[in-house]
Amino acid sequence: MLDDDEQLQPSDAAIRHLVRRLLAEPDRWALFLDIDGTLIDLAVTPDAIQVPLSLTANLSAVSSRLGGALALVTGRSLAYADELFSPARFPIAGLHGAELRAVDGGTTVARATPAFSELKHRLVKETAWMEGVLIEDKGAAIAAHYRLAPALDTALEKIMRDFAEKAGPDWTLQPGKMVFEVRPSRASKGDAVASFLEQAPFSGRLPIAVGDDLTDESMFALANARGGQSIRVGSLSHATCALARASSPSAIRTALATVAAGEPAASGVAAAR
Ligand SMILES: O=P(O)(O)OC[C@H]1O[C@H](O[C@H]2O[C@H](CO)[C@@H](O)[C@H](O)[C@H]2O)[C@H](O)[C@@H](O)[C@@H]1O
Ligand SMILES: [Mg+2]
Repeated sequence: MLDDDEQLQPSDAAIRHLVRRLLAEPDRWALFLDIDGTLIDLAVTPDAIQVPLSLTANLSAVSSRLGGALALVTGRSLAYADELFSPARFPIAGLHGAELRAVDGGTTVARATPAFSELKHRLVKETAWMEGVLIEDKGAAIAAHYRLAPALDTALEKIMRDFAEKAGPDWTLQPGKMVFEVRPSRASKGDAVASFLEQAPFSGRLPIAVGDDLTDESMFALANARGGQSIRVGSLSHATCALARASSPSAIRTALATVAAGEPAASGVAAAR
């Protein structure tokens, strides 16, 4: 386990601005946070991530400050993500929006069909020769990671495109950071944010979506369309519709710690919408 001691970078002006707005008008905003690459630093394998000691407590404090209007929106399975922040339990969307637990505890689940399960078995066999490729079975979704085998990206993409095609219209290919996933097609992260915004305490608030990857673009677009804010974390590997940038997950954690403590962020802030 690690703890955070990094400060905001000069390029994190938008984050300082956001912290001020959250502190000044906590009833106005709803916060939608991606996990990997946003709250937590990326690691070489899915299970090698480390949740900083203070993160769960700070998320809980920020949630309280916002009247509970904080949700996690992740590509992880809902159960795995819940475990990361246990014993806290936040409103959460998993599998890129296909799984959802609302504030009232109502849960939308996503299940693998027998045909999808059979395809997953076949994928494991088909990729067995690909040294370094890691298959992450998430039930109704599956991820093929090539972070440890970057030279295999093209071959793996072809296999995963083929998988998605065979899985049919209920599933779709979701590229990400050193990963190709096949996930349920019926809901995106943007759909999950829209669904949260229909319920108290999210309804009537302006959404702030924070994420780092292609899958987060749908929630950035939704937040922008609703007059909120969207923040892309880390270096830019693709075009984004996010309105603002943050340097790193560490900057996001620092911002959350500041809001949790109720202290104003450092001065010298540039306007960010
Ligand atoms: O939507 P997120 O919460 O950001 O989840 C997206 C995917 O994150 C995980 O994979 C990514 O993070 C791994 C750990 O840092 C890294 O090794 C991998 O290269 C990244 O792609 C997770 O394993 C996936 O299931 C999530 O969909
Ligand atoms: Mg992410």
